Parts: sequence; structure tokens; C-alpha cells
Amino acid sequence: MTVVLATPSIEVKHLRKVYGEIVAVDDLTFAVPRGAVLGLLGGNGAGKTTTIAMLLGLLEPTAGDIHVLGIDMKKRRYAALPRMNFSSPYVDLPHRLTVRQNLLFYGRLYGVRNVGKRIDEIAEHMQVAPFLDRQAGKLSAGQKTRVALAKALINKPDVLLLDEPTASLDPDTADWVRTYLKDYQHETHATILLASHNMGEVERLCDDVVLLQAGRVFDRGSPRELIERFGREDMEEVFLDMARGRGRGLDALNRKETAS
Ligand SMILES: Nc1ncnc2c1ncn2[C@@H]1O[C@H](COP(=O)(O)OP(=O)(O)OP(=O)(O)O)[C@@H](O)[C@H]1O
Repeated sequence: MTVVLATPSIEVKHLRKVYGEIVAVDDLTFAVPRGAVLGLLGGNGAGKTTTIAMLLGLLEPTAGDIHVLGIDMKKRRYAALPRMNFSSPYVDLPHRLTVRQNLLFYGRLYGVRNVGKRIDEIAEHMQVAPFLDRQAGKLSAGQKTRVALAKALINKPDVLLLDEPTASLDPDTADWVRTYLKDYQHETHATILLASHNMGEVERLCDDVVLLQAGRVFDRGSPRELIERFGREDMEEVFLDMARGRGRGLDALNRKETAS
């Protein structure tokens, strides 16, 4: 019997990004199967945002390959981009446009059919309907995060890249956003890559985790595997071990093996 393995939705091989003398991402390799949620974790400056920017084609890799939905992003990223979307607290929507105008702009950019209906739908899901006609620059941080998520979901993406999706949200709102994302992923089989500093969020949402340290893979596995391997209670403790140099990361192990 021949077993046909499905193409991963996201496949990254030996990815590297150098800014001048700073190696932001170094030999990063991972794959995310369709319908899975991968967490990209690491301390400040570990290379998460740089990786997401390369996946979106906003930054050109120094080396390495990226395939999204089986499409080589170096050659044909415009074939993949309409089926992708992202949210990031570092990318502000145009301030003077109202929330509705912003969503209309992105909806048209992504070629969404019946865009007005879709805006009403997603505005209700993300609870941004009460301020649809307010300027984006005049929203609170938490309201902006919800609008950013509404924009990220406007085209019902197959691949969703989320950089700190619940940043600035109060615990209650963050909780329903996580539930919404989980339901969205179940219903649509979307693939999600999530960069987060919230370890509870990672445990709840992620099937797999890549721990990044200084641009390199420190360790990887499901939250449960990592917690077990580190001999810890939860991902918070795993993260602290990595940050304080106590973990037994793959990178450290590999270096040891190469040296001996
Ligand atoms: N445009 C740039 N020019 C030079 N260096 C950069 C640039 N963007 C990022 N870097 C550096 O690359 C490294 C990785 O940064 P990146 O923003 O990807 O980290 P991050 O994991 O997203 O961090 P954080 O959790 O703080 O958001 C850092 O050392 C950062 O200073």
C-alpha cells in the first residue's frame, strides 16, 4: 500500500535572515501540517517577527526556502498570499480611515465576495460592530487588536499568521478570542502559526511548538512533550528554563554531539 503524505501547509527549510551583523534567524527548519497550530516561542529578539515577515514575503530571506500551501514563496508568492492573512500589534491600520473603511479596503484587496456582508459578519464575531464607523486611530489598544483580528480573518484564510494575537486584550476578551480561533481552525481546517509570550495561550491552542533562542531552534515538540522533557509543570516553566539557560534544548544537544 502506498501512503501519500499530504503536503504541509507551511514548510520552511534552512531559513536564515541576517541584518548587517545581526543573525536574526539561523537555519530554521519546520513544517506545519494542514489544520495544525504551531507556536513560535522565544524571548524578545529571538526572531519570531522576522520569521513571520519572511513567511508573508515582507522580508526577503538571506537563505533558505519557504513553501506555503505547496507554493514556492520565492517564485510564486502572489499565488499563495490571497489564501493567507496575518495580524500583528506592530502593524497599524491607517489611522484616519474608519474601521469599516479599513475592512473594506482589505476585503477588496483580498478579493472577498459580498464584502459588505462579510464585514458585518466578522465585525459581529470580533465584537467590533459598535465602533465600525470610528476612525481606527481613535480606538483603545484592545479594540485595535480586535480590529486587527477582524482584518486577519476577512478573507477566511487557509493560513493564518498571528503575532501576539491577544496582546492588550483583557483576560475575558483574550479567552473568547482563543475560543474563536480554536473553533475557526476546527471548522475551516485552517493552519495557524502563532507567536506568543502567553504560555497559557500556547498550551491551549498549539499542537506543536518551536522554541527559538537567538534565531535558532532550541527545542520543539507538543506542549505536553516539552513539559515532560523539561520535567516541568507547564509551558511557563519550560520557557523560563530556556530563557535562563537551564533547558536541554536540541540546539545545545546538537552542538555537544558535533563537538564530541
Ligand atoms: N530591521 C531590522 N534591522 C536590524 N535588526 C533587526 C531588524 N528587525 C529585527 N532586528 C533584530 O533581529 C532580531 C530578531 O528580531 P525579531 O523582531 O524577529 O524578534 P522577536 O522574536 O519578534 O522579538 P519580540 O518578542 O521582542 O517581538 C533582534 O536582534 C532584532 O533586534
